[in-house]
Amino acid sequence: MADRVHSSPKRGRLLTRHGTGLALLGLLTLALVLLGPLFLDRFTQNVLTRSMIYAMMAITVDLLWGYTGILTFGQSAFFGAGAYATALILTHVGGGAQNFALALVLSVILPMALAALVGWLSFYHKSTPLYASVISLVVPIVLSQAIFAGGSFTGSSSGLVGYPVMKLGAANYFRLAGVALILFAGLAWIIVRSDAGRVLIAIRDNPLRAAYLGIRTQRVQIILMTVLGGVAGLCGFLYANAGRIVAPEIAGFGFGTQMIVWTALGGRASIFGPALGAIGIDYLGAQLSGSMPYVWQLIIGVLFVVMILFMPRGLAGLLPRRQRTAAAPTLATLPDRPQESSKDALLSVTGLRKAYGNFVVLDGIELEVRPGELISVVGPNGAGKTTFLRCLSDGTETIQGTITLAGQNIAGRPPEDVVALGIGRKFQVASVFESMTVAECLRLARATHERPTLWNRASGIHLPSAALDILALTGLDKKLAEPVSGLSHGMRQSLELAMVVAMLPRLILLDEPTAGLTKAERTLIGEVLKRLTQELGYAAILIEHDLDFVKEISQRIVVLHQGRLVMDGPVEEVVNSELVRSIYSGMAHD
Ligand SMILES: Nc1ncnc2c1ncn2[C@@H]1O[C@H](COP(=O)(O)OP(=O)(O)OP(=O)(O)O)[C@@H](O)[C@H]1O
Repeated sequence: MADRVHSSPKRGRLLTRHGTGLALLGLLTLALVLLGPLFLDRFTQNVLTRSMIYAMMAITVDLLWGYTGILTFGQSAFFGAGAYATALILTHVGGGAQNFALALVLSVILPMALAALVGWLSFYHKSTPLYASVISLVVPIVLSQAIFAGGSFTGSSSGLVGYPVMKLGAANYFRLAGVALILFAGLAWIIVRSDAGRVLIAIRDNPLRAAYLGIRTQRVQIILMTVLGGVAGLCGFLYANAGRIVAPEIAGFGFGTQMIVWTALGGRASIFGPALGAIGIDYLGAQLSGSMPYVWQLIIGVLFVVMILFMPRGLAGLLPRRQRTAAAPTLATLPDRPQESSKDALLSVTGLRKAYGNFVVLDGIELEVRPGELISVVGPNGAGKTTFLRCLSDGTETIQGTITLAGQNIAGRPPEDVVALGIGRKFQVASVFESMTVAECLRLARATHERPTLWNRASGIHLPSAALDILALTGLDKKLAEPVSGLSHGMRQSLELAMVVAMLPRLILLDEPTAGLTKAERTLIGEVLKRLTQELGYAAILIEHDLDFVKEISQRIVVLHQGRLVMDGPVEEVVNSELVRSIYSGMAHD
């Protein structure tokens, strides 16, 4: 059993020694930004003002692509929308405090509305990352074409120039852009290190697992895109004022692609890398593009290819990786789910039929599972076992028949909603978060119960006793601070099971949880499953080929054969039946 700490886990402070060092660096940069105009000429001030605005844009791309895995070429559209909203108001309505305020508000709201629409189109249920990237290409193309087609209203290919701007002067625009960049970079740095930041990384690493932990991945992606659309619009407002000119190119996909290049060269998922990448490339470009315009673009292109091939972590990869020195988080016990009456069926499946085109995979399936029951599903390869679990855990699968959990029909509910009803699914191949530690994976499994905050990282993890037992029995409780990528196959299987149990599901679906495990590991998982069901009253459906293992732990066995449920009965009766002998002859696993 795990050494359980019954005290409540405390929230960790994000300002560690490393954080304090960065805060000092931030103060130093702030001093440079405030004093810079005293020793920089006007041309350099103007170029660096633009570079710093671009650096903020690169950070938005890093949050989307580097941290959340959304490869987007469309940030330029939101930047362009903000810049054009500003320039159009100031050109056609005029200057003055009121109009600057109106331009400011519109430059944020319009891109946010556009980004919400793009996010909604990109992340509907079952959309693919490729689809989202294609939409992000289309939107800037459409927007820049609309600007071209706008005639004298938008200035067409010449853009808008000479409109009244806020009279701050080059030095103060430089300071304003610098302060905004420092604040935004600092905020982004805090957020990506918080528990909410881990949710973004979880979506990047394994969106399917995240959804099956109950995390509403689409909603998170849409909100992130909307907020960062607003930030891009604000950058556009600053750009239109500081530069006194807007042109259609700033809303086009060419500019969107440039941001990807800055981010990749600077180093994805590092916040400061993309910011420095943007400043370095834009500043050097301004110095060199006059004398060698095409060669400069060529150099950047070649650098990009070389970096992607040989330095995927970008310039940030040149810095030594920081060792994880954080103390192992404390574990605290949560009460297990209260036992439910075993009188009524928890899961009811009636007349389930599933077909892919003309190929019928499941037909006429009827099944009831009560709390505390462990039901094993056996059958030869291709019988439809995994498909059956998929239908039970994803209400958006096209099926005929009805599946209800505690009286609630799951039809039309995506996995995260089915999780909320009380189903937890463990996949055949351990599905965890590769770039995280064991503790981070476990904490994510509790994300729907304990809302992750944007500012903090919790230093402890609340887990039910059954999950703590899995950790203690497998030794994972000694590896909480270790990265998942270094775990053995058996440990990964156990970690995923602990994550599923940590969600406190009513029904656990397990797809061959012992595949590839040693005999000792299998026995251990068997013990855990027996305790979960017989002692703690969880219901479970287990897919398994190993009949000896199944016999040890199940109350009932159902046999699937060619998509039909051909037997459902007590263990001994099914195992000794002629039918099972004939199905299993020659394919029994040890
Ligand atoms: N997305 C899909 N499109 C078409 N056919 C599919 C799809 N998914 C599964 N199938 C087919 O459905 C049948 C049942 O597959 P399933 O994976 O459910 O079987 P299984 O009993 O879990 O097999 P195994 O024991 O090998 O995991 C197989 O013939 C498979 O090829």
